[in-house]
Amino acid sequence: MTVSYQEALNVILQQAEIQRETLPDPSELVALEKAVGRVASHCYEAVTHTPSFDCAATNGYAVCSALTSEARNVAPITFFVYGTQAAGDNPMTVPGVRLNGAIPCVEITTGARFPKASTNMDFDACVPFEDTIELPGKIHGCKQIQIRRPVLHNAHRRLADDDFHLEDEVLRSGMKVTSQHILALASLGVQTVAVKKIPRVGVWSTGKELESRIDIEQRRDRVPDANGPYIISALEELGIDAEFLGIIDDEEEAIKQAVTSANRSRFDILITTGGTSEGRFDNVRSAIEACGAEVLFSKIAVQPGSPTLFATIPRLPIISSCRMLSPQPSNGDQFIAFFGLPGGPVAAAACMKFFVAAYIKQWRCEPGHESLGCHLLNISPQSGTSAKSQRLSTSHSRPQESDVFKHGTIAINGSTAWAVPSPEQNDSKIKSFLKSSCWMHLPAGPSTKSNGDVVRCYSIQEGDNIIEKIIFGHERKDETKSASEG
Ligand SMILES: Nc1nc2c(c(=O)[nH]1)N[C@H]1C(S)=C(S)[C@@H](COP(=O)(O)OP(=O)(O)OC[C@H]3O[C@@H](n4cnc5c(N)ncnc54)[C@H](O)[C@@H]3O)O[C@H]1N2
Ligand code: MOO
Repeated sequence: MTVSYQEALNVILQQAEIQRETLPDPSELVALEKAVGRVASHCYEAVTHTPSFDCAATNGYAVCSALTSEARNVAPITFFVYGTQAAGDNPMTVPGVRLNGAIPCVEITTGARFPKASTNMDFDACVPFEDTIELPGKIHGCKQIQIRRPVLHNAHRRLADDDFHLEDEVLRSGMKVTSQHILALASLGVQTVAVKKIPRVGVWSTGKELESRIDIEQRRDRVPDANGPYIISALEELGIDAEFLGIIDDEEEAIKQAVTSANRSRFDILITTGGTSEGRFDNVRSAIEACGAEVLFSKIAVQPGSPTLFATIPRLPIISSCRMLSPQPSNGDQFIAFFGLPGGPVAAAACMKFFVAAYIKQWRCEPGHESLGCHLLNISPQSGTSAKSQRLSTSHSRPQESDVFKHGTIAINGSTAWAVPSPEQNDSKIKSFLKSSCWMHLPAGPSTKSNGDVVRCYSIQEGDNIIEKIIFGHERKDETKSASEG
């Protein structure tokens, strides 16, 4: 049975929630540096004050400020440099004795702890090198400096406990972890962060005509696998480190074995491209049904991508001589989400965007795809228009009962954004797709969207600044190119 785009999307979004809710452990601990871009699963607050000790804020000399109150240009105060206190050193103890009337000070580096004095002198301030004058000659082998202005108490001193305080919020549950959070957490000594689990995704390309990394000139009878690398990289843009599980023949048994093995390896989402339509070797559906899959739909009223299949496959227990005990009992029947995308590369790309990426975003509790409403620039056949533009117009018409995804670009004219479909909308025409920066969604309805109708446009690439990417993505690249060439 054919489902509508909206029905298919509803099923997918609902299953994403069910799958997320039935995970045995929805969060995982990752190394601090790996947490960037992930969603925090817990709140983090400071349990200590920082910094934990006073230290110098500049490179200079640690002095006792009280002894500089009389310093003037005409009456400088002379210090001898007792030693050097570097960042990371334990605080040295300085005898409070004067030498030839000169007062002890300590050379100190930025971030170093202040030295201690054995008498009632207090090294409470730092004078930057620039504010001192080095005198020729040494006293008992020690360098001498002069200070000509009083130094304030705590001058150029970073005080302990002056940054984070107890219970300060550092990261809230549900927030996307940024490099700023990493800086703050690292400054508090945090080494791992609890983040929401991201699905583990496995991808195959199917078809015995396919080969990875072939020399196309040598093997013109083979088809280079374009979908595998595309799906993996599109998932990468979504922040998912997916695994390419290889090319499988169209044989039912081969597909069944691959899916069973991935099931035992704890994947959450499995994706195939190819083998989903009506051909003799389109065996994806029968193979996954042989694995116990429940097919929720296998045909959608969309173009391209109508033979898209979505199923849930019950998880198999892991076979091993050692059993891993789950920390929490699972709260429901666990399943793997299975997407069988069509083989035509542009159809697979559309389905990756509108179905797989939508599933993953829902799984991660993220809002749906960002979009921009643009006026469709549909070239309608008018008397006197060229045969070429009439062909263009025909290629933009679509069956009423299907939602249509077209790729194209956005042109800005004054304050109006126009969605311009690329000329060749064919699931195997990759050159035309290469020049596009967005997908446009034309909902099912009256036969052709008219010139000027508003359609939603979605960046082909995932990531931040989507609207900017839609509008400027390709133009920017071209500008860079011509600038570097010229
Ligand atoms: N009798 C029918 N035939 C077809 C129908 C239909 O409803 N009835 N639907 C058509 C539509 S629409 C589509 S879309 C395609 C999708 O077919 P499959 O998912 O079975 O895909 P394949 O036949 O395996 O491949 C289609 C095409 O794409 C090439 N391909 C496949 N995988 C890759 C890859 N990884 N990299 C590069 N190219 C790939 C493959 O060689 C074929 O040329 O079915 C129509 N037929
Ligand atoms: O639905 Mo097929 O994806 O048009 O080519």
